[in-house]
Amino acid sequence: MFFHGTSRVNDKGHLEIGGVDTVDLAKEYGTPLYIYDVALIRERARGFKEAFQKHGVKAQVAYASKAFSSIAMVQLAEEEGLSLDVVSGGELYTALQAGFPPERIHFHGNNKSRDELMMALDHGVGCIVVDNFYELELLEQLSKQYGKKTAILLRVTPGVEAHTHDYILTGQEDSKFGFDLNNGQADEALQKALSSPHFSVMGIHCHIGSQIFETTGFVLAAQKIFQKIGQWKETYGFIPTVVNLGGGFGIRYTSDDDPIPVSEYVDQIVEEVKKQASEKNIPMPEIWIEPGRSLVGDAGTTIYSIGSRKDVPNVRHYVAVDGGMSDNIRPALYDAKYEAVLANRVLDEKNEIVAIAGKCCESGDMLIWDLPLPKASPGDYLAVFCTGAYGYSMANNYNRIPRPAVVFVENGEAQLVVKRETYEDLVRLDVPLKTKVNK
Ligand SMILES: Cc1ncc(COP(=O)(O)O)c(C=O)c1O
Ligand SMILES: N[C@@H](CCCC[NH3+])C(=O)O
Repeated sequence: MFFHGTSRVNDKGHLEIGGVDTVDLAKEYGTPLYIYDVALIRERARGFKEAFQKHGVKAQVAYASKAFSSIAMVQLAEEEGLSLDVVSGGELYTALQAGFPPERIHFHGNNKSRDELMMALDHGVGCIVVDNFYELELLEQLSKQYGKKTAILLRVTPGVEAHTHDYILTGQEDSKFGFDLNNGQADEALQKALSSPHFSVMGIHCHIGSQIFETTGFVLAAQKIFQKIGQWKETYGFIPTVVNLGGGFGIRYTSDDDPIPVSEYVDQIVEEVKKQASEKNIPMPEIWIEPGRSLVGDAGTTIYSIGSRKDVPNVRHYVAVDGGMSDNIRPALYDAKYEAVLANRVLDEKNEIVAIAGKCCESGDMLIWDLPLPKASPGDYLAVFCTGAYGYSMANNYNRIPRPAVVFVENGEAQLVVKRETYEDLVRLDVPLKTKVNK
């Protein structure tokens, strides 16, 4: 077992995060409850920024808000001087509501709607990462209509395969994202964008996957992109001011994961970009990255209440909690692995191996298959670690289970940053049958 950030065991044997007893939090705010270690998020953000500062290069670290978007989270990213990656009108709206400076927002997405693009233009979003020909045309029309010269990056698919789960690979050729770098699509897109008076092409973007533990993929992607940039300089006189290498930096979910320090990714990326820029004889571009998971993943812990139990003799002990795939779909979707402890009895002897089941009506609704735990019973709390990324943001109302609350903790203080959904919230958008109204 390992603890992240400020997590520790207090003298009651309870899990404490940010100087706050998680059992007290569970009692006050109910369960399931997401708790974020704010100091750890700050540390991660500073780690990325300092890694670039050390090299004295121009860089932007954009928080990929898809990992966890809420007003408070976006404000925290702002406080830490991060830029922001949004992929939908909803994420953009959240950022704007949080007062995030629009010029530091980058707008992504493989199927942005006309309305979403107009929203971005209305609010003066810093740059739009154009993903496909449809968008290129639509955005050109809109920019013309607005009388604007829109700053764009072109998202390319460099054909680099990162070592990760199949479903979260996005940099390979057979991908729904981006212009293919190798089959002429990226060349055509760049040529079109450069020939339009309504675009200012800042540079190129790629994202090769997620939960990546090696630097090789990033280096390779940079090499492939610069190979093209070399050609584009000759053909179109194009010199990018920005090269964005995306996110995807891996984190430690369980003791089996062994992530490399963030500075190693950054060192390799910076060195390769410097080398490539000098070889191609172009000025050093700004390097942008957009980490999500590695900023917030291990800062999040979910607390559940233990409920029912079912023993299948000689097979398995199922222990159920009051959440599941409705608040963490990653085990069901990616076979993702997590570790957990009893928050109220962290140091008790772990005398059985149990399977942690969720409460959804779905056999695949399992959070952990083989967790060593003290014999747990109702009244105990389970703390599942590393749920900060793609937990709340992928939460859903399957079985009409309300989404949990989210609490930030720091320096002994807790702040509720997302309220728990209520049953009223669940039916708020429902419209009764006409025949039942006013009866
Ligand atoms: C374009 C883009 N940028 C950034 C990210 C963030 O990835 P991660 O959370 O793995 O850092 C993603 C998600 O994989 C993405 O698709
Ligand atoms: N949602 C995924 C990662 C996809 C990232 C978005 N491109 C996860 O939970 O790991």
